[in-house]
Amino acid sequence: MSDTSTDLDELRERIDRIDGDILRLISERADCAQRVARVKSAVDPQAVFYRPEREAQVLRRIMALNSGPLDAEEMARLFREIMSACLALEQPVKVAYLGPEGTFTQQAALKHFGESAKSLPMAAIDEVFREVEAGAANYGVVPVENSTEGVINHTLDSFMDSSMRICGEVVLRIHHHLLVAGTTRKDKISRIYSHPQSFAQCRKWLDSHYPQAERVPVSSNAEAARLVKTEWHSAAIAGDMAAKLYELERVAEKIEDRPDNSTRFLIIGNQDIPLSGDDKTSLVVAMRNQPGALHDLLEPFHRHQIDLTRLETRPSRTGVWNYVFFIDFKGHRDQPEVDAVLEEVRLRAAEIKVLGSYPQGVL
Ligand SMILES: O=C(O)C(=O)C[C@]1(C(=O)O)C=C[C@@H](O)C=C1
Repeated sequence: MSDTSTDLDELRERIDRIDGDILRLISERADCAQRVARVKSAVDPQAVFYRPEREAQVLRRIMALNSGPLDAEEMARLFREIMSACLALEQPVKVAYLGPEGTFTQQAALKHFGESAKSLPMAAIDEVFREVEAGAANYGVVPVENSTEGVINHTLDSFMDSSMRICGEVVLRIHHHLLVAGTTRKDKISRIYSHPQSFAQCRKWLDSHYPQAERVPVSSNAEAARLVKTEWHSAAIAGDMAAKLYELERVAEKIEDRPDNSTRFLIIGNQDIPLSGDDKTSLVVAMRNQPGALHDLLEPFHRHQIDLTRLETRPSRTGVWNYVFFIDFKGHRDQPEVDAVLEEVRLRAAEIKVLGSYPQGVL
Protein backbone atom coordinates (compact mmCIF):
# COMPACT_ATOMS: atom_id res chain seq x y z
CA MET A 1 0.00 0.00 0.00
CA SER A 2 2.70 2.51 1.06
CA ASP A 3 4.86 1.41 -1.93
CA THR A 4 1.95 2.16 -4.24
CA SER A 5 1.37 5.59 -2.74
CA THR A 6 5.10 6.40 -2.98
CA ASP A 7 4.94 5.43 -6.66
CA LEU A 8 1.89 7.60 -7.11
CA ASP A 9 3.54 10.58 -5.43
CA GLU A 10 6.65 10.19 -7.56
CA LEU A 11 4.67 9.87 -10.77
CA ARG A 12 2.62 12.96 -9.93
CA GLU A 13 5.78 14.92 -9.21
CA ARG A 14 7.07 13.85 -12.61
CA ILE A 15 3.81 14.91 -14.25
CA ASP A 16 4.05 18.32 -12.53
CA ARG A 17 7.59 18.79 -13.84
CA ILE A 18 6.56 17.73 -17.35
CA ASP A 19 3.53 20.08 -17.25
CA GLY A 20 5.88 22.92 -16.31
CA ASP A 21 8.04 22.08 -19.33
CA ILE A 22 5.02 21.83 -21.65
CA LEU A 23 3.74 25.18 -20.35
CA ARG A 24 7.07 26.86 -20.99
CA LEU A 25 7.31 25.36 -24.48
CA ILE A 26 3.75 26.30 -25.46
CA SER A 27 4.42 29.88 -24.30
CA GLU A 28 7.64 29.94 -26.30
CA ARG A 29 5.70 28.67 -29.35
CA ALA A 30 2.99 31.32 -28.86
CA ASP A 31 5.70 33.98 -28.65
CA CYS A 32 7.10 32.73 -32.01
CA ALA A 33 3.62 32.95 -33.54
CA GLN A 34 3.32 36.57 -32.40
CA ARG A 35 6.65 37.31 -34.05
CA VAL A 36 5.47 35.55 -37.23
CA ALA A 37 2.49 37.93 -37.20
CA ARG A 38 4.80 40.95 -36.96
CA VAL A 39 6.91 39.64 -39.87
CA LYS A 40 3.77 39.07 -41.98
CA SER A 41 2.45 42.58 -41.25
CA ALA A 42 5.82 44.18 -42.01
CA VAL A 43 5.95 42.48 -45.43
CA ASP A 44 2.32 43.23 -46.30
CA PRO A 45 -0.07 45.52 -44.40
CA GLN A 46 -2.98 43.43 -45.79
CA ALA A 47 -1.33 40.19 -44.64
CA VAL A 48 -3.42 37.10 -44.08
CA PHE A 49 -2.52 35.34 -40.89
CA TYR A 50 -4.30 32.03 -41.37
CA ARG A 51 -2.12 29.74 -43.50
CA PRO A 52 -3.88 26.43 -44.14
CA GLU A 53 -0.97 24.92 -46.08
CA ARG A 54 1.38 25.52 -43.15
CA GLU A 55 -1.14 24.18 -40.64
CA ALA A 56 -1.55 21.01 -42.72
CA GLN A 57 2.24 20.58 -42.83
CA VAL A 58 2.55 21.06 -39.05
CA LEU A 59 -0.17 18.47 -38.35
CA ARG A 60 1.19 15.95 -40.87
CA ARG A 61 4.67 16.26 -39.38
CA ILE A 62 3.37 15.73 -35.84
CA MET A 63 1.45 12.64 -36.96
CA ALA A 64 4.53 11.23 -38.69
CA LEU A 65 6.80 11.92 -35.67
CA ASN A 66 4.38 10.53 -33.12
CA SER A 67 5.35 7.15 -31.68
CA GLY A 68 2.59 6.68 -29.07
CA PRO A 69 1.17 5.82 -26.65
CA LEU A 70 -1.34 8.48 -27.80
CA ASP A 71 -2.49 7.75 -31.32
CA ALA A 72 -1.45 10.08 -34.12
CA GLU A 73 -4.90 11.63 -34.60
CA GLU A 74 -5.29 12.33 -30.90
CA MET A 75 -1.87 14.00 -30.85
CA ALA A 76 -2.71 16.06 -33.93
CA ARG A 77 -5.95 17.21 -32.27
CA LEU A 78 -3.92 18.55 -29.32
CA PHE A 79 -1.62 20.42 -31.70
CA ARG A 80 -4.64 21.70 -33.64
CA GLU A 81 -5.79 23.43 -30.45
CA ILE A 82 -2.33 24.85 -29.76
CA MET A 83 -2.19 26.26 -33.30
CA SER A 84 -5.74 27.58 -32.98
CA ALA A 85 -4.73 29.50 -29.84
CA CYS A 86 -1.53 30.75 -31.55
CA LEU A 87 -3.51 31.97 -34.56
CA ALA A 88 -5.98 33.74 -32.26
CA LEU A 89 -3.02 35.67 -30.82
CA GLU A 90 -2.06 36.74 -34.32
CA GLN A 91 -5.62 37.54 -35.43
CA PRO A 92 -8.93 36.32 -33.97
CA VAL A 93 -10.58 34.39 -36.81
CA LYS A 94 -14.34 34.55 -37.45
CA VAL A 95 -15.86 31.50 -39.13
CA ALA A 96 -19.42 31.48 -40.52
CA TYR A 97 -21.04 28.04 -40.69
CA LEU A 98 -24.36 26.47 -41.62
CA GLY A 99 -26.20 26.70 -38.29
CA PRO A 100 -27.96 26.72 -36.00
CA GLU A 101 -25.60 26.03 -33.12
CA GLY A 102 -25.07 22.33 -32.51
CA THR A 103 -25.02 21.20 -36.18
CA PHE A 104 -22.45 18.85 -37.66
CA THR A 105 -21.19 21.83 -39.67
CA GLN A 106 -20.30 23.60 -36.42
CA GLN A 107 -18.50 20.44 -35.32
CA ALA A 108 -16.59 20.47 -38.63
CA ALA A 109 -15.70 24.17 -38.17
CA LEU A 110 -14.29 23.46 -34.70
CA LYS A 111 -12.44 20.39 -35.92
CA HIS A 112 -10.77 22.46 -38.63
CA PHE A 113 -10.16 25.81 -36.88
CA GLY A 114 -10.02 24.68 -33.22
CA GLU A 115 -11.84 26.12 -30.23
CA SER A 116 -10.17 29.54 -30.35
CA ALA A 117 -11.94 30.54 -33.57
CA LYS A 118 -15.18 32.44 -33.18
CA SER A 119 -17.93 30.51 -34.97
CA LEU A 120 -20.99 32.34 -36.33
CA PRO A 121 -24.16 30.33 -37.15
CA MET A 122 -25.93 31.19 -40.44
CA ALA A 123 -29.45 30.13 -41.44
CA ALA A 124 -28.60 28.88 -44.94
CA ILE A 125 -25.67 27.88 -47.16
CA ASP A 126 -25.89 30.98 -49.37
CA GLU A 127 -25.82 33.14 -46.23
CA VAL A 128 -22.49 31.55 -45.30
CA PHE A 129 -21.19 32.56 -48.73
CA ARG A 130 -22.60 36.09 -48.39
CA GLU A 131 -21.16 36.58 -44.90
CA VAL A 132 -17.65 35.78 -46.13
CA GLU A 133 -18.09 37.81 -49.33
CA ALA A 134 -19.18 40.81 -47.27
CA GLY A 135 -16.13 40.47 -45.02
CA ALA A 136 -18.23 39.93 -41.86
CA ALA A 137 -16.52 36.53 -41.45
CA ASN A 138 -12.99 35.56 -42.53
CA TYR A 139 -13.94 32.01 -43.60
CA GLY A 140 -17.01 29.87 -44.08
CA VAL A 141 -17.76 26.17 -43.58
CA VAL A 142 -20.39 24.38 -45.70
CA PRO A 143 -21.22 20.69 -46.22
CA VAL A 144 -20.57 19.41 -49.74
CA GLU A 145 -21.09 15.63 -49.81
CA ASN A 146 -22.14 12.77 -47.64
CA SER A 147 -20.86 9.22 -48.12
CA THR A 148 -24.38 7.76 -47.83
CA GLU A 149 -26.58 10.45 -49.33
CA GLY A 150 -24.38 12.06 -51.96
CA VAL A 151 -23.82 15.65 -52.92
CA ILE A 152 -25.31 18.77 -51.31
CA ASN A 153 -26.59 20.65 -54.33
CA HIS A 154 -27.09 23.99 -52.56
CA THR A 155 -23.36 24.21 -51.97
CA LEU A 156 -22.44 23.44 -55.58
CA ASP A 157 -25.00 25.95 -56.85
CA SER A 158 -23.67 28.65 -54.52
CA PHE A 159 -20.22 28.29 -56.10
CA MET A 160 -21.66 29.02 -59.54
CA ASP A 161 -22.82 32.48 -58.42
CA SER A 162 -19.93 33.34 -56.12
CA SER A 163 -16.33 34.49 -56.30
CA MET A 164 -15.45 32.53 -53.15
CA ARG A 165 -12.53 30.14 -53.29
CA ILE A 166 -12.00 26.84 -51.53
CA CYS A 167 -9.26 27.08 -48.88
CA GLY A 168 -9.58 23.63 -47.34
CA GLU A 169 -11.66 20.56 -46.64
CA VAL A 170 -12.58 18.64 -43.54
CA VAL A 171 -14.12 15.20 -43.29
CA LEU A 172 -16.24 14.34 -40.28
CA ARG A 173 -17.44 10.90 -39.22
CA ILE A 174 -21.17 11.37 -38.67
CA HIS A 175 -22.65 9.53 -35.71
CA HIS A 176 -26.37 9.91 -35.12
CA HIS A 177 -28.05 9.24 -31.80
CA LEU A 178 -31.69 8.94 -30.78
CA LEU A 179 -32.08 11.70 -28.19
CA VAL A 180 -34.76 12.54 -25.65
CA ALA A 181 -35.31 15.10 -22.90
CA GLY A 182 -35.16 14.10 -19.22
CA THR A 183 -38.98 14.29 -19.04
CA THR A 184 -39.68 12.15 -22.12
CA ARG A 185 -41.58 8.85 -21.69
CA LYS A 186 -39.10 6.60 -23.50
CA ASP A 187 -41.66 3.82 -23.95
CA LYS A 188 -44.14 6.23 -25.58
CA ILE A 189 -42.08 7.80 -28.35
CA SER A 190 -44.55 8.49 -31.16
CA ARG A 191 -42.76 11.24 -33.08
CA ILE A 192 -39.17 11.63 -34.25
CA TYR A 193 -37.69 14.89 -35.54
CA SER A 194 -34.62 15.19 -37.73
CA HIS A 195 -33.11 16.62 -40.89
CA PRO A 196 -34.18 14.69 -44.04
CA GLN A 197 -30.57 13.62 -44.71
CA SER A 198 -30.31 12.13 -41.23
CA PHE A 199 -33.58 10.25 -41.66
CA ALA A 200 -32.16 8.83 -44.87
CA GLN A 201 -28.93 7.83 -43.13
CA CYS A 202 -30.81 6.00 -40.33
CA ARG A 203 -33.67 4.58 -42.41
CA LYS A 204 -33.09 0.87 -41.72
CA TRP A 205 -32.57 1.38 -38.01
CA LEU A 206 -35.77 3.41 -37.74
CA ASP A 207 -37.76 0.88 -39.77
CA SER A 208 -36.79 -1.90 -37.42
CA HIS A 209 -36.90 -0.01 -34.06
CA TYR A 210 -39.59 2.67 -34.53
CA PRO A 211 -41.69 1.60 -37.52
CA GLN A 212 -44.83 3.30 -36.12
CA ALA A 213 -43.33 6.65 -35.05
CA GLU A 214 -44.16 9.69 -37.16
CA ARG A 215 -41.01 11.05 -38.84
CA VAL A 216 -41.06 14.84 -38.94
CA PRO A 217 -38.42 16.48 -41.15
CA VAL A 218 -37.00 19.79 -39.87
CA SER A 219 -34.34 22.21 -41.12
CA SER A 220 -31.43 20.84 -39.05
CA ASN A 221 -30.54 18.20 -36.46
CA ALA A 222 -29.97 20.94 -33.93
CA GLU A 223 -33.51 22.23 -34.53
CA ALA A 224 -34.78 18.67 -33.96
CA ALA A 225 -32.90 18.54 -30.66
CA ARG A 226 -34.36 21.89 -29.60
CA LEU A 227 -37.92 20.75 -30.35
CA VAL A 228 -37.87 17.59 -28.19
CA LYS A 229 -37.00 19.60 -25.09
CA THR A 230 -40.68 20.42 -24.60
CA GLU A 231 -42.42 17.28 -25.91
CA TRP A 232 -42.75 14.26 -23.60
CA HIS A 233 -43.51 11.79 -26.43
CA SER A 234 -40.91 12.92 -29.01
CA ALA A 235 -37.30 12.10 -29.83
CA ALA A 236 -34.69 13.66 -32.11
CA ILE A 237 -31.97 12.21 -34.30
CA ALA A 238 -28.89 14.38 -33.92
CA GLY A 239 -25.21 14.30 -33.09
CA ASP A 240 -22.99 14.89 -30.08
CA MET A 241 -22.91 18.69 -30.28
CA ALA A 242 -26.70 19.03 -30.32
CA ALA A 243 -27.05 16.46 -27.50
CA LYS A 244 -24.63 18.45 -25.37
CA LEU A 245 -26.08 21.86 -26.24
CA TYR A 246 -29.66 20.85 -25.35
CA GLU A 247 -28.67 18.46 -22.53
CA LEU A 248 -30.47 15.47 -24.04
CA GLU A 249 -30.20 11.79 -23.11
CA ARG A 250 -29.18 9.11 -25.59
CA VAL A 251 -31.77 6.36 -25.97
CA ALA A 252 -29.62 4.71 -28.64
CA GLU A 253 -26.16 5.61 -29.94
CA LYS A 254 -24.64 5.42 -33.44
CA ILE A 255 -27.87 4.49 -35.19
CA GLU A 256 -26.63 5.34 -38.70
CA ASP A 257 -27.08 2.42 -41.12
CA ARG A 258 -23.51 2.61 -42.39
CA PRO A 259 -20.70 2.64 -39.84
CA ASP A 260 -18.44 4.62 -42.21
CA ASN A 261 -21.03 7.39 -42.67
CA SER A 262 -19.08 10.63 -43.12
CA THR A 263 -19.59 14.13 -44.50
CA ARG A 264 -17.10 16.29 -46.31
CA PHE A 265 -17.15 20.03 -45.65
CA LEU A 266 -15.42 22.83 -47.55
CA ILE A 267 -13.70 25.85 -46.10
CA ILE A 268 -14.42 28.92 -48.23
CA GLY A 269 -12.53 32.20 -48.22
CA ASN A 270 -10.84 34.87 -50.33
CA GLN A 271 -7.33 33.53 -50.51
CA ASP A 272 -5.31 31.35 -52.87
CA ILE A 273 -3.53 28.64 -50.92
CA PRO A 274 0.08 27.69 -51.79
CA LEU A 275 1.25 24.06 -52.15
CA SER A 276 1.19 22.00 -48.96
CA GLY A 277 2.64 18.85 -50.53
CA ASP A 278 -0.62 16.86 -50.48
CA ASP A 279 -3.32 18.90 -52.17
CA LYS A 280 -6.57 18.78 -54.06
CA THR A 281 -8.05 21.08 -56.69
CA SER A 282 -11.73 21.76 -57.40
CA LEU A 283 -13.08 23.06 -60.71
CA VAL A 284 -16.38 23.92 -62.24
CA VAL A 285 -16.45 23.42 -66.00
CA ALA A 286 -19.15 24.12 -68.57
CA MET A 287 -19.06 22.06 -71.77
CA ARG A 288 -20.98 22.71 -74.96
CA ASN A 289 -23.92 20.42 -75.53
CA GLN A 290 -22.32 18.05 -78.03
CA PRO A 291 -21.56 14.32 -78.23
CA GLY A 292 -18.35 13.26 -76.51
CA ALA A 293 -18.18 16.38 -74.31
CA LEU A 294 -17.59 14.45 -71.11
CA HIS A 295 -14.96 12.26 -72.73
CA ASP A 296 -13.15 15.35 -74.06
CA LEU A 297 -13.18 16.86 -70.63
CA LEU A 298 -11.81 13.82 -68.82
CA GLU A 299 -9.28 12.63 -71.38
CA PRO A 300 -6.45 15.06 -70.38
CA PHE A 301 -6.74 13.95 -66.72
CA HIS A 302 -6.39 10.34 -67.77
CA ARG A 303 -3.43 11.05 -70.07
CA HIS A 304 -1.55 13.02 -67.38
CA GLN A 305 -2.45 10.35 -64.79
CA ILE A 306 -4.21 12.76 -62.52
CA ASP A 307 -6.42 11.13 -59.94
CA LEU A 308 -10.05 12.32 -60.06
CA THR A 309 -11.70 12.12 -56.65
CA ARG A 310 -15.17 13.37 -57.56
CA LEU A 311 -17.27 14.27 -60.58
CA GLU A 312 -20.75 15.81 -60.30
CA THR A 313 -23.08 17.19 -62.93
CA ARG A 314 -25.48 20.05 -62.30
CA PRO A 315 -28.00 21.51 -64.71
CA SER A 316 -26.76 24.77 -66.10
CA ARG A 317 -28.67 27.96 -65.39
CA THR A 318 -27.57 29.94 -68.42
CA GLY A 319 -27.52 29.27 -72.14
CA VAL A 320 -23.75 28.87 -72.39
CA TRP A 321 -23.46 26.50 -69.46
CA ASN A 322 -25.18 23.50 -71.01
CA TYR A 323 -23.54 20.91 -68.85
CA VAL A 324 -21.84 22.00 -65.68
CA PHE A 325 -19.36 19.59 -64.14
CA PHE A 326 -17.84 19.86 -60.70
CA ILE A 327 -14.51 18.08 -60.64
CA ASP A 328 -12.16 17.38 -57.73
CA PHE A 329 -8.74 15.88 -58.33
CA LYS A 330 -5.48 15.27 -56.54
CA GLY A 331 -2.81 17.87 -57.14
CA HIS A 332 -2.25 21.63 -56.92
CA ARG A 333 -2.57 24.13 -59.75
CA ASP A 334 1.03 25.30 -59.14
CA GLN A 335 2.29 21.84 -60.15
CA PRO A 336 3.38 21.79 -63.83
CA GLU A 337 1.40 18.64 -64.75
CA VAL A 338 -1.77 20.10 -63.21
CA ASP A 339 -1.21 23.41 -64.97
CA ALA A 340 -0.84 21.52 -68.28
CA VAL A 341 -4.15 19.70 -67.76
CA LEU A 342 -5.93 22.93 -66.83
CA GLU A 343 -4.66 24.56 -70.03
CA GLU A 344 -5.99 21.67 -72.15
CA VAL A 345 -9.36 21.71 -70.38
CA ARG A 346 -9.55 25.48 -70.88
CA LEU A 347 -9.26 24.97 -74.66
CA ARG A 348 -12.04 22.37 -74.72
CA ALA A 349 -14.51 23.96 -72.30
CA ALA A 350 -17.07 26.73 -72.83
CA GLU A 351 -16.13 28.06 -69.43
CA ILE A 352 -13.86 26.99 -66.58
CA LYS A 353 -13.51 28.29 -63.04
CA VAL A 354 -10.86 26.98 -60.65
CA LEU A 355 -12.54 27.03 -57.26
CA GLY A 356 -9.25 26.48 -55.48
CA SER A 357 -6.26 24.29 -54.71
CA TYR A 358 -6.08 23.40 -51.03
CA PRO A 359 -4.54 20.90 -48.58
CA GLN A 360 -6.25 17.51 -48.33
CA GLY A 361 -8.02 17.14 -45.00
CA VAL A 362 -5.51 15.97 -42.36
CA LEU A 363 -7.71 15.07 -39.39
O1 LIG B 1 3.51 29.77 -39.70
C1 LIG B 1 2.70 30.70 -39.66
O2 LIG B 1 2.45 31.40 -40.66
C2 LIG B 1 1.99 31.02 -38.42
O3 LIG B 1 1.27 31.99 -38.38
C3 LIG B 1 2.09 30.11 -37.24
C4 LIG B 1 0.94 29.12 -37.15
C5 LIG B 1 1.30 28.09 -36.03
O4 LIG B 1 0.82 28.27 -34.92
O5 LIG B 1 2.07 27.18 -36.33
C6 LIG B 1 -0.30 29.83 -36.79
C7 LIG B 1 -1.25 30.17 -37.72
C8 LIG B 1 -1.14 29.84 -39.14
O6 LIG B 1 -2.38 29.50 -39.68
C9 LIG B 1 -0.14 28.79 -39.38
C10 LIG B 1 0.78 28.42 -38.44
